[in-house]
Amino acid sequence: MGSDAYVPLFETKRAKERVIRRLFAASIFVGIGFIVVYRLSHRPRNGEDGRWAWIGLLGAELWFSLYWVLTQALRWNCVYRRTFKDRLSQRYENDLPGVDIFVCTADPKTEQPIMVINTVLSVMAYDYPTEKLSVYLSDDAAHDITFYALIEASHFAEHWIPYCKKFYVEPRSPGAYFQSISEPHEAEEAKGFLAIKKLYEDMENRIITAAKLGRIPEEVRSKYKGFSQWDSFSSQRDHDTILQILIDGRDPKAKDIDGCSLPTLVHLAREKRPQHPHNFKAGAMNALIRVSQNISNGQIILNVDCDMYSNYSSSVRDALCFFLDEKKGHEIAFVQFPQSFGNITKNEIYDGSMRIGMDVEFHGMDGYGGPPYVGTGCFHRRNTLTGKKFDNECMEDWKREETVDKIKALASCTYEENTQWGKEMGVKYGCPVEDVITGLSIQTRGWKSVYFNPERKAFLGVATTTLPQTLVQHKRWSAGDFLILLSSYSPAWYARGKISFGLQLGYCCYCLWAPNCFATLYYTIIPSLYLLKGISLFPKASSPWCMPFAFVLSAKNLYSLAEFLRCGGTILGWWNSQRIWLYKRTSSYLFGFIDAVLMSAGFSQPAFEITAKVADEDVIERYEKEMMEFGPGASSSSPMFIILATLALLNLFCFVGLVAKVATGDANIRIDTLVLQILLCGILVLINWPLFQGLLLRRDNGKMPSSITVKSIGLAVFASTCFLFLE
Ligand SMILES: O=c1ccn([C@@H]2O[C@H](COP(=O)(O)OP(=O)(O)O[C@H]3O[C@H](CO)[C@@H](O)[C@H](O)[C@H]3O)[C@@H](O)[C@H]2O)c(=O)[nH]1
Ligand SMILES: [Mn+2]
Repeated sequence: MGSDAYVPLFETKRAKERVIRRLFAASIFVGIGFIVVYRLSHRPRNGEDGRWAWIGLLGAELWFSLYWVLTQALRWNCVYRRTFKDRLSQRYENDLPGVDIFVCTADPKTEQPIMVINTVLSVMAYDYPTEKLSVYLSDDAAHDITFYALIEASHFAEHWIPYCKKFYVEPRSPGAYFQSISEPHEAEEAKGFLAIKKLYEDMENRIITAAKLGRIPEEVRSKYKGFSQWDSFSSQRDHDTILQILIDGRDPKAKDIDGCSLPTLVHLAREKRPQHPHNFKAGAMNALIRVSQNISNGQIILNVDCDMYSNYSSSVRDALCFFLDEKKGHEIAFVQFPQSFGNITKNEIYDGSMRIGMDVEFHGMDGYGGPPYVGTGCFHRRNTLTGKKFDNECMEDWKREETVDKIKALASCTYEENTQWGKEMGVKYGCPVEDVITGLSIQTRGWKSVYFNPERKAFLGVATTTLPQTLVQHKRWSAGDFLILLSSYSPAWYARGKISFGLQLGYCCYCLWAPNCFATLYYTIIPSLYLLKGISLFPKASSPWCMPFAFVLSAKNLYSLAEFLRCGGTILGWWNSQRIWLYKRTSSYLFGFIDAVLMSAGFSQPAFEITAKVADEDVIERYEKEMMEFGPGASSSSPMFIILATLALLNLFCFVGLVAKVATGDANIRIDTLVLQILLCGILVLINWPLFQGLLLRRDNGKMPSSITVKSIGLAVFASTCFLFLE
């Protein structure tokens, strides 16, 4: 170095095909304009058939157009990032900042301890100076089985970390590593491999056995005094703070088998009492922020869900390239990596990879000031997360005067009373997507964020493997995002002038997921019902007004298909994603909308239904065969199923009814006026094929529960006959 020429630690590139994309968008925009003109100018007159249906369609189309404009903001200005880790090492290897890693878990039944410690081990083994690395596991279930698993992990780490460093292991989650690799050929390496694999499998057996039996081996219990913290434990919702430093990185005795120091490892279960709201993951994060501040006080905080292991050992260094860049680093508050998943099948029937969001839309937001914070795979500056202003913050030294007992008080349920925690400090409370609202509020304070989406996935999580799980997860997300729009942090109002206009639009796109349900429901019900009556709501095939409809429909879908393929998807995967898109909009978003309205009016409290990460063997088998799983889910998913099934059947009845009428030569039916409506109804029937299978044809455990089949058939028959005979 020495010269004052600035050599950046990262580089930002704009998307190449921006011009084509924008021209194309402009052409769709014109098409949409024609559709609206048609709707306005061809309105049925008072008293004519279908007048109200027509006006409703105009409303739905205006909504879709508005929403489409918002989605353009997510594509208008995509940027891509690249880091230079070698420069980072050259300049900063000796003064790299401390990094604290938070792993959250909340229920050993849905989040198995063996999965949790695999995540923990993967981040303990980062290629980073161990004395600067600290890993914290927060257990909101306060279950001793998770504590036990972590003890096991702390011993296994003594072998695992040196092994990883010696053989440049990737990924460093032992479970994923052993699954991905067969025995090495070279003799010495093979010996090491077999030995470490045996160690892992023995540990895995002990943990799984203990979890099955529901108790910890007595000799372990007596060996570790940490278990005595459970003496006063009465339930998951009623217990003292449990805090244990399992590995103290500064302890000269804490060494791995090669004599190198180990990263600090801490177990925390914050205090919980029935009369105190615990604020779910946000509450856990805030307790972790305070506790870690008094133990390791890393300047950088990485937070991962317990199912999201590190898939690349140099990600910390990637993230630091952004924070430590001499010119632009000081304005960056957090670096978000994509949420990627290890269990995606080829044609992803639940759109589990969220491809378009991760490979397109977040790049679009990055171009306007940065992606949202999505709760996992995100590196934060500690001081922005705690709400302090960057300028007047002076980092305290790593002092550890506090005793463990004093630190425990920081995780008590009364600590936050009359403080700004959950409001202006830390992760925000009262929103089911605590992450998004927290990230947004950081951005409104003038900070930027960065989206880094490298070729090799930095983190791999577990995607949902059943339809009910998927729908419930999207209900939480859509409710949370809509709640943000209604909240005092609304990207539409509050954020004006504080973040860029493009970013405002981008956030609105997600915040309006929930209200999207109405236009979609309308479009999937009304035209089909009118089809049954032979009343046309679209231009007839020979009319020039048919053109804009045909153009917008085909151009938009072809574009989305091309986008999907470009992001690595398959054609069938795209088709599946369209189905999930429809299902989310007609069920999750509707209930999400209701939830959000109730929450914002104060009638209900935000909740966090944890997504299951384990499934029965037969469920997994069907998942791998890409058969849709309707099977018994959470009770909250059954009203959603009724809606989906009723809608599908309704469309089927309308389609069949029309065919019957045409076959019997009904004079009221004029096919040429109904072409677009038939097409719409036909596509709805086609896309629902897996649902019909689940309702009527399948016999396995994953089929639609019969009670739902009966109810939805009843409802669909009722709705279509009422419509036919009442009006
Ligand atoms: O009371 C709770 C509830 C959940 N969690 C943890 O939060 C994480 C995410 O929960 P999960 O059930 O997997 O929800 P997802 O829908 O998969 O989570 C996504 O959406 C959440 C916001 O809705 C974000 O917090 C997550 O980071 C993001 O991955 C998991 O590690 C849980 O252990 C807690 O620590 N305490
Ligand atoms: Mn999850």
